Amino acid sequence: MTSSPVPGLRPDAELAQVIAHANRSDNEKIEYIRAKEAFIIDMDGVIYHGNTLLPGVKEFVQWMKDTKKKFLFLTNNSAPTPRELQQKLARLGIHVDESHFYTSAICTAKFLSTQKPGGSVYAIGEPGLHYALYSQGFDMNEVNPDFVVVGEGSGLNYEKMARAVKLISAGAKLIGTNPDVNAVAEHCLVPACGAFVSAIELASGKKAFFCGKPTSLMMRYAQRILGCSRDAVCMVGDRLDTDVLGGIYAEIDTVLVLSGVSKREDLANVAYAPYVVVDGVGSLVPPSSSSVMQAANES
Ligand SMILES: O=C(O)[C@H](O)[C@H](O)COP(=O)(O)O
Ligand SMILES: [Mg+2]
Repeated sequence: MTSSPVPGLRPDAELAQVIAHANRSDNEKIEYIRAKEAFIIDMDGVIYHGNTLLPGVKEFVQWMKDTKKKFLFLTNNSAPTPRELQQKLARLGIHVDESHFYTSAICTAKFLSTQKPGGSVYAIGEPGLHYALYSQGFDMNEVNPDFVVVGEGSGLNYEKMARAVKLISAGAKLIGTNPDVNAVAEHCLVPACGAFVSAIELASGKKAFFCGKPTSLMMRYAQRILGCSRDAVCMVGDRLDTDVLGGIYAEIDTVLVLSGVSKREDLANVAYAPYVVVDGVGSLVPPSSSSVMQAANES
């Protein structure tokens, strides 16, 4: 076996494989991704925009089912429960089991249960966040909680923010479910969790800990659910700063789809790159697959 003289660096044989992996053509890279055993798939901007299903999604999900891929929809949106996401997809014509959904709220609740099992929280967010926290054994507490947890939603107001700052000054830890500062809704940007947390950080003088993508925490939880090695998994997402970065931190191959937030020109503004860039998830379905043939016949 060839070995590197420097501990921790790749031996020559492995380095050669890495170079070959990086130097494939785009078509070869897509083929390589198609052969993965499991897919972690972001939702907003990949599967839908608001209540509109994106092109190619039906075929992609059908192909994953037909080829027995493992898959997990992974969203930084902490507002819905897995069941609500399952019902939303069903209304859009995609039928998958509730166990295929994972949110930043669940990731946050799981992380907090490792920090302070049975603790209490002051939570600012939507039902999906409260549901996840209750499910992990946390109580709601507006007086002396262990954590102030901020998630997605339109409920943040001056009163809640002032309470959060007061509780943090008294010792509660500030937790954000996800760092996205904005999201696309109805064709324009709207503020999201990262922006709300920023305001509380400024007012309290304390830095938050974020749980959702791009943390390797969320990627590792997802990988564990899928039960695959990192080489067998890929991350498909529409944001460089959460989905692609999350995959890179977790050493998982990434696919950037251009159907959401990040655009091809944004690639020039970051010091990392996805493994491959495609227009949408439909590009990951082999043209000869039966789901594509069926869609063509139906149109
Ligand atoms: O609204 C937000 O917080 C997020 O930007 C959005 O919901 C993220 O969703 P994802 O793309 O992770 O499904
Ligand atoms: Mg997205």
